[in-house]
Amino acid sequence: MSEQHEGEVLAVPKVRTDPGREAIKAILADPEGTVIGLDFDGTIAPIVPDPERAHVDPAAVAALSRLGALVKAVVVITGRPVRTAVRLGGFRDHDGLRQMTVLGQYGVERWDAADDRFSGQPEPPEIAEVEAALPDLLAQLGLSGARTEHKGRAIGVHTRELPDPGGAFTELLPALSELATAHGLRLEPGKYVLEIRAAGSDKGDALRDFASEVKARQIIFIGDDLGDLPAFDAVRDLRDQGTPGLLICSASDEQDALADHADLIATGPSGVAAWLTELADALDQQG
Ligand SMILES: O=P(O)(O)OC[C@H]1O[C@H](O[C@H]2O[C@H](CO)[C@@H](O)[C@H](O)[C@H]2O)[C@H](O)[C@@H](O)[C@@H]1O
Repeated sequence: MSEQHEGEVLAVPKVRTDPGREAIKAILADPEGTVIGLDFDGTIAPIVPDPERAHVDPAAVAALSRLGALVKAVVVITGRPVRTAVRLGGFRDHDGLRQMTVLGQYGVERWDAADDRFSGQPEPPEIAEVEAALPDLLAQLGLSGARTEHKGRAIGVHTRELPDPGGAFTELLPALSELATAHGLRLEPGKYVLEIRAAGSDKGDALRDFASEVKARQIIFIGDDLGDLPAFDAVRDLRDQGTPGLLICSASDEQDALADHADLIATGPSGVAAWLTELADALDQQG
């Protein structure tokens, strides 16, 4: 971790790379050109056993509500169905989020707060075939207790609530991979979840398209899990093309794949909320 540089405003936690420090300078100089992209679960919403009980850290909502008025755009990019993320996030309830966008199911679904409109794509028939095959497959493996989550274009199989979440995950991985392939679908692994989903978009595609649409001059992306790696790649590509970008990892004991690629490490959703608050404070202070 490098030392603090003179004049560095956002110190907690510290930016540890030169591209990250360049991005911070550009963001502070031109907040109106900055897009803040965020993952949902594990980044602004603490991980909980029941996916339906996830909620956004109130400090993150408060910070994003302030930042919404200061930056070009705030966009949440999630593997969740867009309607679920908007509902669990309570994003309709905050005046400061009136310009927010949520991109669901890795970018194929969209909600814009400005007009409160949802758009998406139909569920492919292969998802129903997988859903029908799952009970027998889980029973054969002695894992009938695994929670399944039907998301429209995807079905998630969760192992977090099983007696041995890691062992169950490892056992399910090849079986679900085979099932996905047999139905022309893809397997998306996450934190104690294996998701069989339709191909079509990843978070990198979603972030690239959104950044281009709103003509972002700087980008921040904050994520915690494997599904966020394509968005990290997108920010690095944009950086190579001259758009400053800041990559933040919401760190946890469960997943460290993003940490090596991040300019800054935050300690889970509470650390992310603290950093967003610090960014809002810094932008407010400079008027
Ligand atoms: O792209 P994300 O917003 O990070 O969504 C990824 C998956 O998040 C959810 O699962 C994760 O969070 C749950 C609630 O905290 C937790 O119980 C589970 O173990 C985690 O994997 C969600 O349920 C999935 O559909 C998302 O794909």
